[in-house]
Amino acid sequence: MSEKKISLLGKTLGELTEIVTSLGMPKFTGKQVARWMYGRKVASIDEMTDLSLKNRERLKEMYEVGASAPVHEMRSVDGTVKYLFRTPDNNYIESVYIPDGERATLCVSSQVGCKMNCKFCMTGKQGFSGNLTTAQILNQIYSIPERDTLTNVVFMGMGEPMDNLDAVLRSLEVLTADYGYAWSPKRITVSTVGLRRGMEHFLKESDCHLAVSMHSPFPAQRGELMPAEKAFSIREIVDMLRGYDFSKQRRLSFEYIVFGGVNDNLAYAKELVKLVRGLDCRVNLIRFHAIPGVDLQGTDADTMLAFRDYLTRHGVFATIRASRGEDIFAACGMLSTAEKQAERQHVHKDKTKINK
Ligand SMILES: C[S@@+](CC[C@H](N)C(=O)[O-])C[C@H]1O[C@@H](n2cnc3c(N)ncnc32)[C@H](O)[C@@H]1O
Ligand code: SF4
Repeated sequence: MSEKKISLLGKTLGELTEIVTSLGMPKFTGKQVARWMYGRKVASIDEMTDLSLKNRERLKEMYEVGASAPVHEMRSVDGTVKYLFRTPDNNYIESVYIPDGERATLCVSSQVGCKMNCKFCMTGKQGFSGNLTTAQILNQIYSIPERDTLTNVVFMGMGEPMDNLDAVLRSLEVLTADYGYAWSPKRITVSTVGLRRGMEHFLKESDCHLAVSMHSPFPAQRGELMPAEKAFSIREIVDMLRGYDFSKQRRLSFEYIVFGGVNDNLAYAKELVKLVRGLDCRVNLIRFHAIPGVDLQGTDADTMLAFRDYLTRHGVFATIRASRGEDIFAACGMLSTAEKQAERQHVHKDKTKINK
C-alpha cells in the first residue's frame, strides 16, 4: 500500500459514496466501486471499466485500490500456509490459511503486537506497535492466492480485536454487507481475552460468532496466565454473557489451552462445568504451541481426551482443536518475530560493515 494515496479497500459503501460524490460523480458510482472492489476484487482503478475514463482518472488522483501482496509465505506439510504482510511502518503481521476438507479458514490479525501480555503468547511478547486499519485487516483476505476458496474467517491472529474494535467492526461490515462480500456472519468468529466494553459493543453491533479465551476457570490462575483477568474476570465475563442469546444463529465458544500439569486435571474440568452451567456454549480445547523462554508445556493426548470426555459427560459440548502447521512456526507471532529479528541482524551487520 503506497503512503501517498488513500486506500479504497476497507471503505464502507457510505464512505465510497461520499468519496465519489465529493469528486462530482453520481451517487450510484459508489455502488459500482464497491462492486469492483469487493465483488470482483480488482487490483487497480483502471479495471473499473463501467466508470468513465474521466471518472477513473479523477479517482486515481487521490485514491488507489490499496491491496498489497504478502511479502513472505511458509507452507506446512499439512496444507496450512502462513503469510507475512509488511505494514507501512515496516512491521510484520501474520495470517494463516487453514484448508480442512470442504472448509478453508483464514486466521487474521487485528493489531501489530498486542497490549495484553498473555504469558503463553508470542504476540504478547512482542509488545504493542499499533492498530491495523480496516484496509490492512481486509487486505489479508483480499490479497492471498486462496482468497476465492475461503469459507470462514477467524480473528485469532495477532492482536486483541476488542482493543481495535472500530476497525474490526468496519471490516465485519464489509464482509457481511450485501454491497461487500455478502458473507453470513456465521462464517466469522472474533476471539477475545474478554474486554468488557469491547465485548458489549461487539455483541450489539455484530452478529458474528464470539470466542472467549478462558484457559483457566479459576480467576487467580487465569490472572497469572492473562493479566486482562484483573480488569474483567472470567466470572464477570460469563455473568455478562448470560444476558445474551446464543441459542440461535450466533455461537459462543470458550478457548482453553491445555497446559501439562497446570490446568489439565479433572478438578479444572469440574470447575469449568460449574462456571458455564446453563450457558449455550461450546469449549474448544487447544494444544499449546511452545514458545521460547516460557516454562509452560502442552499436555498429552490421553489427558486431553479425558478432559474433553469429562466436559461432554457433564453437558458441556467440547472439541479438541486439531493442531495445524506445527512445522511452520505454529504459535501466532513466531514468524513475524523471527522476520523482525532477522531484519535487525541484517541492519546490525550492515552497520558493522560501514563502521569497518
Ligand atoms: C492469538 S489470540 C488472538 C485473539 C485474542 N487476542 C485472544 O486472545 O483471544 C487467538 C488464540 O490463540 C491462543 N494462543 C495464543 N498463544 C498460543 C500458543 N502459544 N499456543 C496455543 N494457543 C495460543 C490465544 O489464547 C487465543 O485463544
Ligand atoms: S493471546 Fe491474544 S490477547 Fe493474549 S497476548 Fe496473545 S494476542 Fe494478545
